[in-house]
Amino acid sequence: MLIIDSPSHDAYFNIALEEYLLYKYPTEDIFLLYINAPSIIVGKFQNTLAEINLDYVKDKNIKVVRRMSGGGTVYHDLGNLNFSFHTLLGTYDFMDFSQFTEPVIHLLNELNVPAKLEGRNDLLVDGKKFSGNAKLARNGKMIQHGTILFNSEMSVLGDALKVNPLKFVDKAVKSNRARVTNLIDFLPDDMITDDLKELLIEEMLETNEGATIYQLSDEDIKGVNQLIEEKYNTWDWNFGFSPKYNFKNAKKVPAGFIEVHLDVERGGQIEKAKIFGDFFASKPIEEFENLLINKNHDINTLNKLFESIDLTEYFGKVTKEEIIELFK
Ligand SMILES: Nc1ncnc2c1ncn2[C@@H]1O[C@H](COP(=O)(O)OC(=O)CCCC[C@@H]2CCSS2)[C@@H](O)[C@H]1O
Repeated sequence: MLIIDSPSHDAYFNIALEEYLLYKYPTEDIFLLYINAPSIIVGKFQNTLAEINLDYVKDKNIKVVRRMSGGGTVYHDLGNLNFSFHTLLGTYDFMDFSQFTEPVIHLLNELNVPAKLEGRNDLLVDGKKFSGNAKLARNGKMIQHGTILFNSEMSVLGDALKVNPLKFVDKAVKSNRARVTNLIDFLPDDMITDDLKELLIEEMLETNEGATIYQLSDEDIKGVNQLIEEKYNTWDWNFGFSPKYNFKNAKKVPAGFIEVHLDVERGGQIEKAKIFGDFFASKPIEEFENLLINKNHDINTLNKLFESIDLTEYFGKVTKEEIIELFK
């Protein structure tokens, strides 16, 4: 078993690293640990826009990254430790999570934290969740990975994941909102996230014969960076990959009332747009609706489009800012 302590706090890097390792080391068992700077990690089959508070996330520079495993959306920051087991597919039961949550539970129990696995894939203490876990199978391997909320900013976690469910209609996987807690509330005050990481590494070295620490090589880092460029730092993967959805938003503005309906295809392109309202303008709104077709449902893309046309012809006194808000 190779034990890898990621040298990076970049969520793009660490999520890409998981995929990179699958192909680079197809026959090795790996135990990977990483801590990400503020980021939101979305499940593979989710609608990113429906899961996040876009304005808040942009404002706080929180990275949004889609991962390869299924399940819901979680928040990471420097107070959250992630652990990831990579094994050969078929060695363990894919539906059973306990095998790979056991080392974490064991360690915490030793530290007098009454942590346990509840339901299928959550770790709880005192009835509150501190760890979410997910799996994936690919290239003959299986990954099971999980979070550990050690000392995260709970208010940011709450605000970043806040969404308006009325805006989106889709068949995407929904997150299971849970009551969450930090482990630090159950551990000595002077402990830090890195201490927990070191303890886990020690435990893995002790319980897995032949386990060795592996430092990523320059070649590994180059490979991961390439994957970031091709996939993990792209709008197409992090947002566009979402299943198709219908989007609806309405707003009262000083110049009237406006309602926007969009049909968005898998891939993120607007397939159909309908705008209703009681605002006054000189050009037919259908012309504006047509301009939206095949554009990405992405605020940057739409901003550029709106800057390139005379919006007053379609919307009279409604401002560009008010219109942009309708598409969020
Ligand atoms: N960091 C973290 N840890 C535990 N629980 C969290 C966290 N962030 C948010 N949540 C809570 O879990 C639900 C979502 O639960 P849900 O069950 O829908 O999703 C998950 O748990 C997915 C876990 C993915 C783990 C991967 C491991 C490495 S990269 S990400 C969310 O609405 C919050 O209430």
